[in-house]
Amino acid sequence: MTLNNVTMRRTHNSSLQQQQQRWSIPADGKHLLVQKDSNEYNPQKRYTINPDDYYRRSWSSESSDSVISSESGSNCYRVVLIGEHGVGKSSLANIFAGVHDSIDSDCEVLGEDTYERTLMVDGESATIILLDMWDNKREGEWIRDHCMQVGDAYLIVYSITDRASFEKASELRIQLRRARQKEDIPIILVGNKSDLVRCREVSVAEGRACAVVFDCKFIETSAAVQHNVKELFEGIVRQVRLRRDSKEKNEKRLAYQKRRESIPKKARRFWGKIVAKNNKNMAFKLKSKSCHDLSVL
Ligand SMILES: Nc1nc2c(ncn2[C@@H]2O[C@H](COP(=O)(O)OP(=O)(O)OP(=O)(O)O)[C@@H](O)[C@H]2O)c(=O)[nH]1
Repeated sequence: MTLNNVTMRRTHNSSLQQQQQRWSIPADGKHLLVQKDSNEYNPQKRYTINPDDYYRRSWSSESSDSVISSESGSNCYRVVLIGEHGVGKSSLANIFAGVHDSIDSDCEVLGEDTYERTLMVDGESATIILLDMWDNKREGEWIRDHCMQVGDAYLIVYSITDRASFEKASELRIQLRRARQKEDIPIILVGNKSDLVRCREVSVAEGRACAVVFDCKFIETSAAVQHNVKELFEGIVRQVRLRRDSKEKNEKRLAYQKRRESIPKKARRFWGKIVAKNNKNMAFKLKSKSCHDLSVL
């Protein structure tokens, strides 16, 4: 995989700043930047980060087709992180943004809410604007309403070590359905903290079943060991494309993915088809299987 320089920009909305002192997306789409140790915006400067420093562990697999690009593609998707307090939303956002403990750069990300990044998925660039501004506190109600309205796609995060957060995720799915009734919005249910095996309170099967019931996709991640985080963000791009773009375009992408698929993955896909053919009573199981596959609807 080739990595170019990543350009990370903070965006700012004056109304949000007034109320919450947090960073957000501007209504006019202009980007403002933050300089380390200054807390001052510098609208002229764009900070460039060497991705080798930040993506070593998670996004630099040789087998991956993801390329971090400094250019903004025309396909821009606003993705919103929602979920209970402490489930790891900001940790996932930080990985996406390339923030790392070993950070050694003149760029600093303040707050925890908006990141923009362009990545290559299935040979095409896509820009994700990631919003991590969900606020579970009572006074954050207006932010929650805002979040429910602005997303092109949603990542509903729970912690696999916290059943209450899993239940909250279901609630959020229902709220989202109410808020955006007529829209077919891509949603991925994300079971984070999968590294904490001994503290698990929610099984993979429960996560999948919930995704099937709520008609969304499902993935387990670990922000701590950076497992499946790249797959998550590539997956949400694919989910948006599957809904927005023509059938022909998506078929081409699927063919591209298949060409690049590893042999074990190809074998699993082939085996899945044989099992499905031989068992007609597997509708639920199959659906539950496909909710794991972020590259199909
Ligand atoms: N072991 C483990 N810890 C994690 C993981 N993700 C996040 N954490 C830890 O969980 C705690 C909460 O993480 P945050 O990213 O702040 O969670 P959040 O959902 O943004 O929380 P709020 O901002 O309060 O809504 C932190 O101590 C993280 O280090 C993970 O995948 N594994």
